[in-house]
Amino acid sequence: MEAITKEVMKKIDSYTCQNITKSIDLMEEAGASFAKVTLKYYNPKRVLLLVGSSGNGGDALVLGRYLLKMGIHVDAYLVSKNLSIDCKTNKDLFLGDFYYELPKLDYDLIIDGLIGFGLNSKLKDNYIDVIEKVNHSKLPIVALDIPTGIDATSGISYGAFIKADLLITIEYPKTGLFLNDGLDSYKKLEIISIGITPTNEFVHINEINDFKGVLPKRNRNTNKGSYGKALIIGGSYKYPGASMLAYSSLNQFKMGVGYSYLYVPKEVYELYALRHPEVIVSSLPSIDGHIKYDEEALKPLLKMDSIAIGMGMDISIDLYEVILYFLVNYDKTLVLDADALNTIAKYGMSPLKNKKCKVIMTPHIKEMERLSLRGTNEILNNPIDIAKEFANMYDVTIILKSASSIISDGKSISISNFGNPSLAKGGSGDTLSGILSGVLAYLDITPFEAANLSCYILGRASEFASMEIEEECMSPLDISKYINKVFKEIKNE
Ligand SMILES: NC(=O)C1=CN([C@@H]2O[C@H](COP(=O)(O)OP(=O)(O)OC[C@H]3O[C@@H](n4cnc5c(N)ncnc54)[C@H](OP(=O)(O)O)[C@@H]3O)[C@@H](O)[C@H]2O)[C@@H](O)CC1
Ligand SMILES: [K+]
Repeated sequence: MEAITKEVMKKIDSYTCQNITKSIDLMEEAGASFAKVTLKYYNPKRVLLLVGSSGNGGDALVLGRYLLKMGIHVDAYLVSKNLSIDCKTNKDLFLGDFYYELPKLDYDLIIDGLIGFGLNSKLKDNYIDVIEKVNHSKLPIVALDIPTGIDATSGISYGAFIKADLLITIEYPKTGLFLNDGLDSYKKLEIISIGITPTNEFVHINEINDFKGVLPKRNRNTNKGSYGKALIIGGSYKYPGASMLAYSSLNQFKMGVGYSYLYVPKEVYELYALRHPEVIVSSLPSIDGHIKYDEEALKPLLKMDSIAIGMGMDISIDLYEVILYFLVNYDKTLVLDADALNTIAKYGMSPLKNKKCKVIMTPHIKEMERLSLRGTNEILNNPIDIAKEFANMYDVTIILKSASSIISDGKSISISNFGNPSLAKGGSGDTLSGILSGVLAYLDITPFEAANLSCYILGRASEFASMEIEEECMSPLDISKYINKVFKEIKNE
């Protein structure tokens, strides 16, 4: 599915109004279509419109006019007396009753026409008050274009947001519906077309069908040498995380690779050695339980088909030198995760710009803060542009991890919102790195494709797991047991 940001929506909207159709006519078309879709889902007797002061409020008043024509009782609550011209025109045409205080909620349907893509800051208190009362009423809510309170681009909410049963959005889904609080702001989504000029400035929303057919057939006449060598370098005396890293290595196997390697500092080698006998565990030179840069030890690792580095390693100048060694000498794809990200954020990012290998970076928001030197709020408010700009500047593929992950190689951008809150636990990131390095070693696909596929595998596995295990009780290890179901899904036409 393709989504757009509010900036793109505003651009095509204003182009349409200036060159093709007057805004009042678009509003009429929008209101009529909103009414039609509303009646497809509901058969209301008494409807309350929540009417904002501008475009979204105008849409609600048009919709109300159509419902009145059908003999439905419709009242309008106006949050402001200061209306835009189009909204005022439709107020004058509306024949129902007006309220300037929220009336008693004895209705059977609420229409949210307070604010659409024009939300520009934290909600004013009177809006928050109305939203909370309406959400608590448990009445069905139909939101127009965007649930009020949700930023149409970032999905961030501003103090409160409408939790709609049905959201009817104009022309294209907006990216904010797939990010942050946007994810919890509606249950069902419908799209109406009102003749806004098309665009191709899309953010792709990943879907199951995108991944059909990505797995090659495994011929009978093959051996483990046919399927790639995937390597994880991780661990330190400070964060041994033995089980998690070992499971991550095991996840490489679950992607189909022939060999899974785990290299750890020598002091912690024994912690990992026989946790999973099928993983080849080796030690790297180290100081005080932390990796030590040693070119001779790294050279043999250049033959690996993928390398993921950073999990549980602690920040150090030696780790930085190890990363630089791979950036200059490795010729496949290197995954930088966790302390590899923190280390290059601390010691300098410029080597990323001049490298031999391809790089995938997997920061969560806090790590992104360190990498991009931007504040949490700035990232949350503008995650799509920031991820794309970053990927472009350093010529990397980025997975900006959050409730939904944003993936970009600097040119294309996609959102992966597979998964559920069971993933909001320590170890999910390590699991993703295991999957990523396995996918990269096994399949001949681009880092961007591997990033999208890996987010789908992890997220979807958690969805399958949640059919049998409660989200609260699920661990990353439980989730990885369901990876098999995702592979079955990929293979089923
Ligand atoms: N051609 C078109 O344009 C078409 C547009 N269409 C529809 O119009 C919608 C866009 O309309 P829009 O741009 O007029 O803005 P909209 O979403 O109604 O909100 C602006 C109002 O919200 C208010 N407000 C903002 N932030 C606030 C806050 N924090 N707290 C409180 N208030 C806040 C702000 O008030 P102010 O800040 O000025 O006091 C302003 O009055 C779009 O989503 C679609 O539904 C369709 O009819 C099709 C054609
Ligand atoms: K709305």
